[in-house]
This record gives sequence, structure tokens and C-alpha cells, in this order.
Amino acid sequence: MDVLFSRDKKEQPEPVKARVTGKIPTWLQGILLRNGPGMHTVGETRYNHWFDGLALLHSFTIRDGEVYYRSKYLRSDTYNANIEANRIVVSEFGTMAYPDPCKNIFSKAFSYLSHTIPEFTDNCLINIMKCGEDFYATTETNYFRKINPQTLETLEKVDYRKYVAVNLATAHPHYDAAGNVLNIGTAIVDKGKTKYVLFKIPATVPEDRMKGKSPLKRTEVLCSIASRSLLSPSYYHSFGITENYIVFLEQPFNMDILKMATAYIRGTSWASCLAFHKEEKNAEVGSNLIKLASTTARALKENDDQVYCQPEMLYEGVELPRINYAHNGKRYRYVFAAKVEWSPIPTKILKYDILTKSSLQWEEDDCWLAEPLFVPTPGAEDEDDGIILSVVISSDPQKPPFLLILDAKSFTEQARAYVDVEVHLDLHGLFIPDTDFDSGKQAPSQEVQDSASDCHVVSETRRA
Ligand SMILES: CC1=C(/C=C/C(C)=C/C=C/C(C)=C/C=O)C(C)(C)CCC1
Ligand SMILES: [Fe+2]
Repeated sequence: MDVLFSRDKKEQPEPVKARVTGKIPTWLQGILLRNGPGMHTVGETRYNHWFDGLALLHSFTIRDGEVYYRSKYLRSDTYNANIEANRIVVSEFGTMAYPDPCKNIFSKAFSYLSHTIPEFTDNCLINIMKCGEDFYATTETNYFRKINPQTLETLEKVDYRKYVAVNLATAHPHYDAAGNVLNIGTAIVDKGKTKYVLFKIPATVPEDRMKGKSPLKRTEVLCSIASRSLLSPSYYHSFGITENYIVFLEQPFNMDILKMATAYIRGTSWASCLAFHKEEKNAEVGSNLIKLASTTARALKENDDQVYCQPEMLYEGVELPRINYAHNGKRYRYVFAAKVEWSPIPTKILKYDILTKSSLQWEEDDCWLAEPLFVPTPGAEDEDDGIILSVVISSDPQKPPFLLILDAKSFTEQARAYVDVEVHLDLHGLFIPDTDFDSGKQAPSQEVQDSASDCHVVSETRRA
């Protein structure tokens, strides 16, 4: 894991043209937009966990068989405060930091204690969310940041609490067929209750009443589920949807709110406020609700409102799974995922067939691979008719990073686009087809052409 922290990545805000080998399908036009931690030290201070690193956005713009790469640090309030102070001053998941250099933290005790729910970071390093026409960098706190997907510029800071009463929300929303965002957040001790809140942000707003207004203003609570504990709600990274149901697992990996409220005083990180409660699963078992013959997964009904779930292990070492999103919430057959073996860094990507329980893999010496993203061929009928995009970086500094393009059916290589600049191992992202940009906005390809004269200029990351 140390290798992930080895060096802070330089940003590359001007587009740099990639060297393409093979043939990129002509229909593949758009921007692959991705997010992940890129800076792990500020001045003399260092983050303790990979999930703490400052968000570095990067994109591959694909047009007419050509590819342009660029990257830019998210100018979050957290980033700006750290750079200005030349040290880490905002706490992240695994790193506790203090906003001022006062050695005697007890002088700050009252201000920290006066907030049961502490102020969280806006270092949105996990994912990208599409909300109406807009794109946002996301993390799991109450903050998300609007970004310009073409220039990677950081725009407004948005606080979920302005639109829906949640203190935390997932970085992995779902989208329904109409493009509405569905997400779950946790409301901590809100009017004496802690609950999980399912909410919807509409993709569009009625022209007449809300012209020019953000769809966020029309955020709607669909339902809320009471947490079984007021002061130790479940931590969750994502949730599931089917056509008629939301699948939420209140797992016994809990956040201890009292520990979080006193974390600054105790000098411990948010991560240390999370704990797995094995005893909460030791319940009696009853009948199996899963009637499918094709799986050994079990859901044992314990009583009227409790089900004990035991998953079936299909494939070991699977990380960052994606599917053809047209099948989200429906029966799907193929899972595209990264694979880890002896280290937490994926060295393979795979296509797993749930029906036949067989798989195809792509790997190459010294290659570390990012989450594989499926992009369907226009008008595709088969679930796996499309391509896979994955960013590949090399453990060998002599080998340049590249965007890998595979045929999703055969899992064979179609093309790769080498870039002669530093690329970081990222977390999540999405592909924005050119057709998704409204006519009022500049097409990404045009934007690339406009700044083509600036290509190949590698600029330094701005550090204080
Ligand atoms: C800052 C912060 C949190 C951050 C969690 C993070 C940053 C999780 C990242 C998970 C990733 C990156 C998973 C892989 O995709 C918590 C625990 C919600 C508690 C409140 C404060
Ligand atoms: Fe994730």
C-alpha cells in the first residue's frame, strides 16, 4: 500500500495528446471523467490513509480516434486551507488535524464539543455524480463540489443539509431510467431520531416554475428508515436497487457518534470511531427466503422484521465492480471488475459471467488497473455489446500510463492511448458521451481543439 503514497501526483491542467495504438471505435466520443486521491502530503504533514488524499480529477477526452488527457486538483475548501497553511489542517477519514497551530487543544475544547456532529471535509475524492445537466465530485460527508467536466475546474460547494436533512450521504448514488438521482444519507440525532433517508434529486425541473434553478432545490425525501441505534448507526458505502425496491443493508459496522463528537478532544481519527459488532449477527436462523437454485446465498428470516443474510462468494478478490448500467436494478449477467491478489492494488480486470460462473481476464506485466467502466455500443442489444475503459498505470517508472480500451464481449484489446505525464490510481468515475452535453455548452472536443496549442505543456502542481 505504501507505493500508493510514494509520491504526490502533479496535475496536468492543460490537455495533452495521447499516443494511440490500435483502433478506437468511431462511435466512442466523449469524456471519461474520474476521481481519486492524488496528494498525500502537505508541507511536512502526511495523511495516514489512502482515502484521505486530496482529490485529483482526471479526464480522457475521446474524439475521432484521438485522446486528450488532463488532470486538476479539486480546489475544495480543504485543499485551499491546507495549501495556504502548508500543512494538513482539515481532518479526513484516517487523519485527525487541527485547524490552528495552537498546541493546547483544550483551549478549543468547547468549540469542538459544542457540535455533536463535527464539521466535515469537502475533499470530494471518491466519485463523480451527474445531477441534471451538472456534474459533481462526491465523498461521503454532507458536502459535494460542482465541477466543470470539460476543464476540471472546481465550482460551487454544495451542502446536502440545505436540501435534505442528512449529515452524511453515499458517494455512489443510483440513477433511475429518467436520470433522477437516488441516494441514501444518514440523519444523526435529528429531532431525537437517527435514520437513513432515501432521497431523490430530479434530473429536470419544470421549465415554467423553476427556470434556471438547480434540480437540487427539488430534492425529495422518498422514505426514511429508523436506525436501530440512536448513537451508533450503520456505516454503508452504497446500496442496491431493483425495479420496485431499495435494498439497504444495516450492517453491524457502526459509527459511534459519541466517539465522533469527542474525536477532536481525544485526538483520534473518524476511522477509529467505526467498529464491527460481531455480536449483532449472532441471531437465530429460520427459513431461507432465497428460492433461486442458482445461488448458495441465503437470507434467513429470523422474525417479522429481521433477515440474516449470507452471501455466496462468486469470485475472490473482486473490487470496484461495474455493470452495463442499462441493467441496473434488473437481472444482469456480466460484472466487470478489478481484481486484487496479494496486494490491495488491482493487477487484473475481469469480466465475470454470473450465469456460467466463468470469467475472462486482462492483465499485463507491471500493470495496475483502475475500475473498468462499461460503455454500450449505440443501439446495442446484447448486455455485453460495448467497450471497457480502464486507466492503467505501471509499477515500472519507465513505462507510461495509458487508457485501455477493450471489446467487452471478448475482453480483448481494441486500443490503448499512452500519455506522457503522471497519472494516479483513481477510485471511481463515469463516461459522458458527447451527446449528453447540451447544445449551449461547448463540446469537449471543441474545447480540446481550442486549447490544442497548449498541448504538451506540463505544469507543476501549485504547492505553498
Ligand atoms: C470523512 C468522513 C468519512 C469518510 C469516509 C470516506 C472518505 C470513505 C471512503 C471510502 C472509499 C474511498 C471507498 C472506496 O470506494 C466518514 C467515515 C463517512 C465519517 C465522517 C467523516
Ligand atoms: Fe466505492
